[in-house]
Amino acid sequence: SGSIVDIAGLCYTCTGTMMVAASANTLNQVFEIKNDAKMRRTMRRPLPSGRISPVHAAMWATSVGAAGTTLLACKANYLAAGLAASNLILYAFVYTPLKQIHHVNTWVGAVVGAIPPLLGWAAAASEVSLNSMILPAALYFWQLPHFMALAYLCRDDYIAGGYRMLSFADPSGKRTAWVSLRNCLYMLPLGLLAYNWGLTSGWFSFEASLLTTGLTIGASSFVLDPTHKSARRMFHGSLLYLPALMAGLILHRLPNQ
Ligand SMILES: CC(C)=CCC/C(C)=C/CC/C(C)=C/COP(=O)(O)OP(=O)(O)O
Repeated sequence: SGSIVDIAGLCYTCTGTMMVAASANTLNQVFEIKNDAKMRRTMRRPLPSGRISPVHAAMWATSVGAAGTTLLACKANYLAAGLAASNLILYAFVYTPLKQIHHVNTWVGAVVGAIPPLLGWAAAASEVSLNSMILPAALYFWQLPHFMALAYLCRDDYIAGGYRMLSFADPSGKRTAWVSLRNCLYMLPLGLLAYNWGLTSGWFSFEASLLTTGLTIGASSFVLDPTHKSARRMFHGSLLYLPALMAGLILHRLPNQ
C-alpha cells in the first residue's frame, strides 16, 4: 500500500480471504471427521461430536468459498481471487489427504499457510514480485517449528488419528527438532532483506533479528534435549513470535513498495 492505506480495499480483502479460508478449513474437517473423532485434540469439534452434520458443513464450505472468491474477484482483483481459490484446492485436496500418507504433508501445509500474505500483496499491488516474497517466506519457515512442536507434543494423538507426521517416523524427536532449528535459521536473514529491499526501516530488521534469535534459542534447546518441556516452550515461543513480527512489520513498513 501507499502512505494512505485503502481501508475499504483492506476490509474486502480480509473478508474475502477469511471466507475462503473458512471454506478450506471446513472442507478439511469434513474430510477428517473419522480421524478427528479418534484424536483428543479434535474430538470435540462440531463435526466429530455431531453438533453439525457433514451435509450442512459441505453446503457452508461451498457457499462461503464461492462468495469469498467472488468478493475477491470483484473488489480486489483476479490475481488475489485466483491465489485464494488455488490455495483452497491445495489445502483441502492435496494437503488434507497427504496427512494420512506421508510426513511431507507439513511442508505442503506450510505453502498453504504462506499464501495468504501473498494474496494480500496481490490485492494491494495487482502483481507479485520478488519483494512480495519476504512475508510468505517468513510464514513458510515459521510454520515448521510451530507444527513440528505440535506434531511432537501430540505424537500419540496423531498416530491414533491415522496421521503421518514426521514425529511418527521419529520417536526420539531428533529429526523433528533439527527441522525446527533449520527453519528458524532460514528466517534469520529475512529482516535484513526487508530493510535492504526498502520494504521497512532498519528497526524492523533489528526487531526481526531479536525475535528470530529468541525462537532459534528455543529450537536449539529442543535439539539438545527433545522433551515435551522443550517442545512446549518452542511452541509457545512460536505463538508469540508471529504477532510480534507482524506488528513490527506494520509499524516500520515503508509505503509505496
Ligand atoms: C485463502 C486460504 C484458502 C487460506 C487458507 C489458510 C489456511 C487454512 C492455512 C492453514 C495451514 C495449515 C497447514 C493448517 C493445519 O491444518 P491441519 O489439518 O493440520 O489442522 P488440524 O489438525 O487442526 O485439523
